[in-house]
Amino acid sequence: MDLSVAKKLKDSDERINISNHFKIVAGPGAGKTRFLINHINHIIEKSDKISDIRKIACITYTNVGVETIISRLGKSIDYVDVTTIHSFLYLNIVNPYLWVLEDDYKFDFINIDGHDDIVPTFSIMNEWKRRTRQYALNDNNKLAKELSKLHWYLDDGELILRFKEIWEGKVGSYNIKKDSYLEYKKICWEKGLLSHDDVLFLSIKIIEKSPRILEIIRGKFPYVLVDEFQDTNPIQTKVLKLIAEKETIVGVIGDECQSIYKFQGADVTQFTEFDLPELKTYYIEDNHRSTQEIIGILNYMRNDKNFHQESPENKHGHKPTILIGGFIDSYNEAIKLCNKDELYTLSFKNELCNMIQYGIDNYFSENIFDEFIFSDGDRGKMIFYIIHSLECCKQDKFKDAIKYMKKAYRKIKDFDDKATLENLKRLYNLYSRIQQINIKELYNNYIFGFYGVKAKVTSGKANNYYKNLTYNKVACVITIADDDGKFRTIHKAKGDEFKNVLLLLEPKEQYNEETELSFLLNPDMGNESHRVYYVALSRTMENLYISIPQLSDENRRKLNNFEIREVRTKS
Ligand SMILES: Nc1ncnc2c1ncn2[C@@H]1O[C@H](COP(=O)(O)OP(=O)(O)OP(=O)(O)O)[C@@H](O)[C@H]1O
Repeated sequence: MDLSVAKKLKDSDERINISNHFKIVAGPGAGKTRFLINHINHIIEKSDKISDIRKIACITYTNVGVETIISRLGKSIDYVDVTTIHSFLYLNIVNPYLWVLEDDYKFDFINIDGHDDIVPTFSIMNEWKRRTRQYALNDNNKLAKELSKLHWYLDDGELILRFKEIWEGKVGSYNIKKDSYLEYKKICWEKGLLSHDDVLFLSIKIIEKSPRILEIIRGKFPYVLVDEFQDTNPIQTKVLKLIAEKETIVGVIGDECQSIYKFQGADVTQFTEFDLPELKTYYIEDNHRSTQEIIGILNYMRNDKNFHQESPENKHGHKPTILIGGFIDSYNEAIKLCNKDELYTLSFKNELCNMIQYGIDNYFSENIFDEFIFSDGDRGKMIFYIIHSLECCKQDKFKDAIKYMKKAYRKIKDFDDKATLENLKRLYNLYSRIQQINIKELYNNYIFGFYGVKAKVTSGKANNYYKNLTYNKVACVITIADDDGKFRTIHKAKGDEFKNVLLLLEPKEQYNEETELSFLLNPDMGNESHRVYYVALSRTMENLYISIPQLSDENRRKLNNFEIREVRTKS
């Protein structure tokens, strides 16, 4: 990004004028979140526009980010609404004003309750096939998989539906008529189901239909501040710019090299090119989080002569360490090296860090989610959601545990709130036993026969599949929303910081060292996966370990910024 017109801030504690739109550009650990908290306090102190009913909207990208900001705000929280962008739009536009679209679409107003991932049910698909006359698409499992990839996209100012694969350059496997996409959405809305990005679409539609709603939002929020803005998508920017047209002051904060949500439609140019009348751009250099040794790697990856971080406190520590060997051996070695201090294990994929957590050392690439959700009908979904519920319970995420238990039994008559809690308690009490058995035993012994659940697993494909699949293997592929544990995907570690970090590279059957290590051998910040690794490394305060399966002598010579240790006990 061209910073020639930007003003440099001494550090994250410097104050800026509260009456201009602004953009803050800074690298990892520079103090963007600290700046945000300071700026909020500064506004509360100085602005006469803030009161109990006129608050600062503070928007960030993830629920974990929301929690971090709330915990750092202290008493100031009384004057701030901290939300994700989807919650902000749902709470302030969709929930109160959806009726504005009553003449355009049908909604089940009574049953709409927030927004969620939607897996199309058979009844939705059958209705959709009937309405759009696409009876030839008779593989419901395949169709469900396809339809769940439909997303809203802003194309030349127009909101359109597209398949995510097409976005990413791939083509979907089913030939679904283009003019039938919207009908699928309409059926979901009639059943009270809104997806996350429906919230974006409906917000724009509501504002277009009734622009006065913008006045109400501006009245409620004289200031809107957005953290992690590099992960915003064009629809979100459009709403923000509409709000900023009058009265409300908008501030955005971000780092283009930490843009890692392209697969969800994020577009880094929304940040780099973001502009508003008289917007002032500032940048903060330096990195207060990491040691000089880690900052060295980050500077090398960024490879930008105009961007060079230092540790103002001149923090020093060990060289980052590359551990060569199996990832369980590497994990044990890393635990030893950081003297049993808390170690955070990060990986690209959920399964990988969970494998250590659940003690599974054989990498598997089966698509368990697809097998359950799309191949064993209602029974598969029930088992999968029950396991999801138990895993949420294990992480003290009770609200989600209840949500998934309800989802699991949604087709069972009279399975009410009391039954949900009772069943959760019953199964969770058996957790240590359940964890050691296969899915067939789990279903036949603890699910079948309770609350009128039928269809025992006895023969056929499901019998073989479930007999050979352990509970733990399924638990490995469960993605816990807002995971804040010690085994996380890199995406869920964003914005956070840890003293000790172990990064796991994905073990592949055909491991290609040049490709897998290219983020260290030939870093390129234009490449999304390199940016994801950049985010991972930059979470580290002191000790960084990277686990890789093997290393050639040639690459060993190239990685001279690292201490390299062999951890495999060779047989
Ligand atoms: N001016 C400062 N003086 C001392 N410590 C600071 C300063 N600014 C930030 N820090 C500390 O540095 C660490 C990183 O700050 P913060 O999380 O605000 O950075 P960030 O820019 O939001 O990082 P990232 O984008 O990598 O998530 C925190 O521990 C914070 O307390």
